[in-house]
Amino acid sequence: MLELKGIVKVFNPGSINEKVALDGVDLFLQPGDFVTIIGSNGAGKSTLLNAVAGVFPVDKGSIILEGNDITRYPEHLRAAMIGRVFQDPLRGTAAEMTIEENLAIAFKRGEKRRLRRAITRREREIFREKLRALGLGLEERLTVKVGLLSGGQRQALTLLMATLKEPKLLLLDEHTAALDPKTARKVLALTEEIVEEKGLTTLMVTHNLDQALNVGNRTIMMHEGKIILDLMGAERERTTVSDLLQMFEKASGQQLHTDRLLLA
Ligand SMILES: Nc1ncnc2c1ncn2[C@@H]1O[C@H](COP(=O)(O)OP(=O)(O)OP(=O)(O)O)[C@@H](O)[C@H]1O
Repeated sequence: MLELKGIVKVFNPGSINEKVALDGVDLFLQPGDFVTIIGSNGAGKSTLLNAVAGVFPVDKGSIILEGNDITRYPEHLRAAMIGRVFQDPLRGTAAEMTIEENLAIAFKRGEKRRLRRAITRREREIFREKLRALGLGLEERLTVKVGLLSGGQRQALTLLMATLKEPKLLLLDEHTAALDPKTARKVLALTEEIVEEKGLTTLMVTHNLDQALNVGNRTIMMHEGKIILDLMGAERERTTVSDLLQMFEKASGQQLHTDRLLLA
């Protein structure tokens, strides 16, 4: 489904700031895999998602999505296939536009650019139905500017926009980390529902170790640009948070250290 082969990304090569952010990453995802990614600060987690999304070209290796080699595809072409939600709720939506205008943009993702046309009644019905499923009452507020929504509402909307056109792959970069705990739980539950309903193949970066083990079906751990652990199946099921910390220490020779590590 997604195959990463020998991915290398070096920032500022040849300078004193040279940083090998991805150091030969191999990863093979089955269709419908929901993989959580954990690791220390600077391990390369966001860089991995950026490399897949095409934010920058990689220095070595290849990225294959559903049999297509997308290694050299520019970001906008990959955006037609890949949905993404960032940590910052302000990033995925346009504040000055209304809820329905934002959804209309997501709805046309991947289509050839054409003049902006009015939203049809049928589209409005679809938007209402999708918003209703979020359970936040947004279906009654289609013409409200997104800038007026709370962070959680905005993040739920971003999630909906990222999955509206059923992407081949969904990338979640700590997308609940900036929300209060209750809202974060709600957005995570929505994520699990949407991913399950559409059977989306998903990569989710988290600093919450409990989430890392209990959300999705597979956990990978990164350290210094490499994948150092890959847990799934029965082995993952019997792994506890404290086992995970020990596994990290054993595989990396260091303690797991992040500025926002959450054990539960
Ligand atoms: N655009 C960039 N230019 C230069 N260096 C970068 C760039 N992006 C990331 N890096 C560096 O690459 C390394 C990996 O960064 P990355 O953001 O992928 O880590 P991370 O695992 O997501 O960390 P965190 O948990 O702190 O968010 C870090 O040392 C970072 O400073």
